[in-house]
Amino acid sequence: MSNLRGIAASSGIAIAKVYKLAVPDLTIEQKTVENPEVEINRLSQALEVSKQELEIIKENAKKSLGDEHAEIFSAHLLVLSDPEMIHPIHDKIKSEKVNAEAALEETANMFINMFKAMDNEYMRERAADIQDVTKRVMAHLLNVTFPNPALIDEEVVIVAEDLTPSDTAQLNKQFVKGFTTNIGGRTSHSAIMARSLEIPAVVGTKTIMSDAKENDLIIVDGIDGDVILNPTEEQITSYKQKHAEFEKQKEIWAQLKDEPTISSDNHHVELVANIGTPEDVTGVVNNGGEGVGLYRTEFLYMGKSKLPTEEEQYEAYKSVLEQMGDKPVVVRTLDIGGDKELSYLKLPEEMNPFLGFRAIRLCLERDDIFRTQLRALLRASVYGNLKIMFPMIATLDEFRQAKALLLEEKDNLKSEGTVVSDDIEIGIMVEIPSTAVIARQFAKEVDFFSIGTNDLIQYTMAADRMNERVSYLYQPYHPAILNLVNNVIEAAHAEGKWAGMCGEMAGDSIAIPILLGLGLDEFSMSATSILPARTQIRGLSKQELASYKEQLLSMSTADEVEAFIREKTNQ
Ligand SMILES: C=C(OP(=O)(O)O)C(=O)O
Ligand SMILES: [Mg+2]
Repeated sequence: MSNLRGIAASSGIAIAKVYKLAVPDLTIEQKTVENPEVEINRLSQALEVSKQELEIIKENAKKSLGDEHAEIFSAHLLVLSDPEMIHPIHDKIKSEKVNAEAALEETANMFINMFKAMDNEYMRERAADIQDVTKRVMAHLLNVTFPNPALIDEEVVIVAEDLTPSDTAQLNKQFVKGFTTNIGGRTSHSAIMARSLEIPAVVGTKTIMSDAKENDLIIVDGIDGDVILNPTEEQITSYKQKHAEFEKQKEIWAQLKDEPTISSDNHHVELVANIGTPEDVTGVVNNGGEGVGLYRTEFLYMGKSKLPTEEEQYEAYKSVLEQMGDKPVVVRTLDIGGDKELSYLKLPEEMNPFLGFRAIRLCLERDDIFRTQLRALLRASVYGNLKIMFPMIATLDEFRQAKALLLEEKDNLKSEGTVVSDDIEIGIMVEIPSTAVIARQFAKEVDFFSIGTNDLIQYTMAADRMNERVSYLYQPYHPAILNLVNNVIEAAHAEGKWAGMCGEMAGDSIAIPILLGLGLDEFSMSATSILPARTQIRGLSKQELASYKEQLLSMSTADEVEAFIREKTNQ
């Protein structure tokens, strides 16, 4: 038995076998062979097994994630059957008398480099497909296990160094009971996805990958951030009990599902949800969300082999808007970069991806990609209560440019005879300190603000949100953060606009009383946090909390703020 502590990233308790998600060592050795036919046979077998795996993965992905996400596997299957790829490998084995591994590696690299160098995006995407598929075939040639999260068909807890958002998107909730990783923080995107899938998760354990062995029994306590390997009988019993209590607590929270979110002194705030896919809307409705405060559209672009078309995007946005009826839906335009990569959009490597070419910066330069998204959004706008929000705005000029493109596309659509709503609010994420500081100037031009504290904290404290070694600096209650947040709320209200928050801080039980007192209008969080938050807010007095405002803003440390709130709210 051993215990590890990490960061509680998604609540709930999972008890199951370990499934390690590690890419094996695929280093090869070139060998001269006597009989090329043997190598050709080995290659054919490796190709065949890979095809069978991919067929199953594709079918599973179709069922759990929809046709769109399964498309990448069709592209991979095509590579495996492509004679233009297979024949040169055979030729190499025969003419150079090398082993199948060496012939595969050389041929694949030749194609990858050739496609990468092409001045055509579609062709560049093929390089990524070949790269992915070659790894699978190589693993079979080398007889090493290649992890297939989409093939899991028994109850497991995934253990990994880290999970990319596209790994997370492949997880089947029916079998994947929880996950735990070495790295990551509460606001890393794998943690955010875990919350929308409602899978218990603990991240940032530092050593779970080396501590856990395949098939070990493991407990993941996503409520308190504990991970127990090979637990004792007593521990299993006590965690089963904790699981049952958590389920009971959820039933109590559920009683407030259709109730409004009002404080004890009758102040109404909006409790809305963060989503990543149209499928997440079910969770929003089941958890009593009053709308969607952040639709992270980048997940539409991930786990695929090419950019989503205008039509695909239109269908996704329309589906979310229709499902939410007249409730507000804030859609954020593409925020790619940082820890969210697109394999098919080859961008140069950067020293500091979180400070680099991402989100609105990329969209303003690649306005072809941006305009496609804007058109899809505008066309979908007639199906509900759409609000559009731009991410990572650092200057007013960026906002003006983005808005101008939106209005231009609106005019284009109208002149083509397409009906577009005239009531779309246009707002921005406030996640860069420069914008929070001059929120007053922004408030004159935007319709609303949504404070993205996940990034705002990392940029204000200069502490990478993904790096557990500096996670002690990730301090939502730091007075510097509270002053910035207050500045944004006051600026919005001075111009008669509304201010929301869609960073994880909005669902935090210490932050909620502070934000209520500062006058935040809208709180957007993981769907599973909505009912606990509503329960909490109904027991708080807005007026009382507002009276602490000056005192809180002039405190010196996050600890001081936390202790004060704990005392005032009995936490
Ligand atoms: C909500 C935010 O955006 P993301 O987590 O997607 O960067 C944020 O930065 O707070
Ligand atoms: Mg952000």
